[in-house]
Amino acid sequence: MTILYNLFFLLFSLLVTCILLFLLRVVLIKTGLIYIVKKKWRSIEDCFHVYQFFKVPEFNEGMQRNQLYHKVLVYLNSLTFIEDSDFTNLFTGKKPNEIVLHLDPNQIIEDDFLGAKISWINEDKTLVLKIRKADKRRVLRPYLQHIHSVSDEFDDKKRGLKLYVNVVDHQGDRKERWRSVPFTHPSSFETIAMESDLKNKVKSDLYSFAKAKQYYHRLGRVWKRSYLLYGPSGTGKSSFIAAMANFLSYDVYDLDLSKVSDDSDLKFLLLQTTTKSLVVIEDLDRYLSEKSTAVSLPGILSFMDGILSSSCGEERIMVFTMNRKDHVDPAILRPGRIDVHIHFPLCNFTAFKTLANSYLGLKDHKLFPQVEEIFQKGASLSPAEIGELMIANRNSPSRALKTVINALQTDGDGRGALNLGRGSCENGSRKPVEEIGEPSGVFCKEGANAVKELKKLYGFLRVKSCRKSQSFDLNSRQNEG
Ligand SMILES: Nc1ncnc2c1ncn2[C@@H]1O[C@H](COP(=O)(O)OP(=O)(O)OP(=O)(O)O)[C@@H](O)[C@H]1O
Ligand SMILES: [Mg+2]
Repeated sequence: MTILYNLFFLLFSLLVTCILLFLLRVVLIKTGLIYIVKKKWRSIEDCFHVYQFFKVPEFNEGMQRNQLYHKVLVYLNSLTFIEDSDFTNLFTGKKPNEIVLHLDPNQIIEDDFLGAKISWINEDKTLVLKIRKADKRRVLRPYLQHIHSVSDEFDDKKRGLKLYVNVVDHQGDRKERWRSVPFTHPSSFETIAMESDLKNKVKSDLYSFAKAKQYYHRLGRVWKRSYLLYGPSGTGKSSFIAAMANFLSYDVYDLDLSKVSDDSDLKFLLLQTTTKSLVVIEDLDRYLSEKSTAVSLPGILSFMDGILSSSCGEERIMVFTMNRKDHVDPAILRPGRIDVHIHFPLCNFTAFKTLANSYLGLKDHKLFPQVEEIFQKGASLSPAEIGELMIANRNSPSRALKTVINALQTDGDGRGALNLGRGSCENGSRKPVEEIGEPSGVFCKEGANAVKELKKLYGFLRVKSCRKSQSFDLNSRQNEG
């Protein structure tokens, strides 16, 4: 009997203890006393550990600014732990609704890295790193590397992206061949009408490239990746490049081959590009089709290989655009020179609905079935053309749709069948040619005279190419065909 009684008493006291502990935890969390307890616990723990201190002064002996101090400060201010310190200063950032937290003097920030508890004390113009001696050998160097990469990433985002364009080398001294302006193109993957699975594949391809430094070095390959965006004019290639740059927070080097004097000049231009950048050559097919060019094909091939040295090919994405790739030397298109081919087709009904939603705010409309039927019959226009019509009639969505329908019926007749890459190919077979990672073997050939004379529509359907800053006649495309 007594055993039962003792057992019962033991269970009861266990239950009461659990309830008391639970209540104590609730009170500590609700009142914030938990932080004081944790602090006290840490100070008791500290008594059982030997610590090492590393000072990061703001200025060195020569009173020059210590870059590491700035990086550590950027890193600490990016930590969520900063909100846990007793005193933190709040400032408005560059953007109106941005609030930036700055550490108060003599405040301590706790951090942990690779399981080690690390703290920083913000003394007057010096940041003091406090780390357990037992953790130092394992943690210190990777921790400082981590601070470097986080603060560099933070600085890049803050500095804003740059667009570099190459200028003609008048003096022949090869100095300063790139001029830069802030890159503010608003395009994002969300604003591009493209099949979402293709868009997601590209985004994950870009994301995994940006994190793949060790992988490329293990393979002994230059850490670069190249994309070919090809398709008719006005299908979003340049906008997509802007979306890639914004997605990766990479600068853009827009390389105009017509301003390059020769092969070595081209190499020199590549040498002057920086890491984390997109090096873009638009309308490469057009340049290659010219009879005499200042840059030779081997010059372009070695540029594409980025083999000059890993220092100038590293962490760069090369993007080439073409309207057509069937006339281009296959050596240009082989994997390693062009790793990913992305086809930009003329509009189909899905892309049309995306544009109708973006430009007119229409998710559905009674005229949609008529539009879908016209697309199914093979008519099509480029997203630029449809976008222009929608913008011009954005105050009346119905009028905009009627204008698009009229344009599809008069201009788009049959062009959908010419939809390069995705549609009928030479042998007429409908072979989807969407590649990402694998260059396509089959290419569609534009049918002769399949596009009606568009003179009567010329004044109506002008498509401005953002690169050539001039509108170009849709007719000219037929001659190219
Ligand atoms: N797929 C698309 N989704 C959204 N907008 C598009 C798309 N394609 C084109 N546009 C719009 O059409 C205009 C021209 O697009 P862009 O300059 O990207 O075409 P492009 O393919 O580069 O043309 P080109 O081959 O003549 O240089 C841009 O304002 C862009 O917003
Ligand atoms: Mg373009």
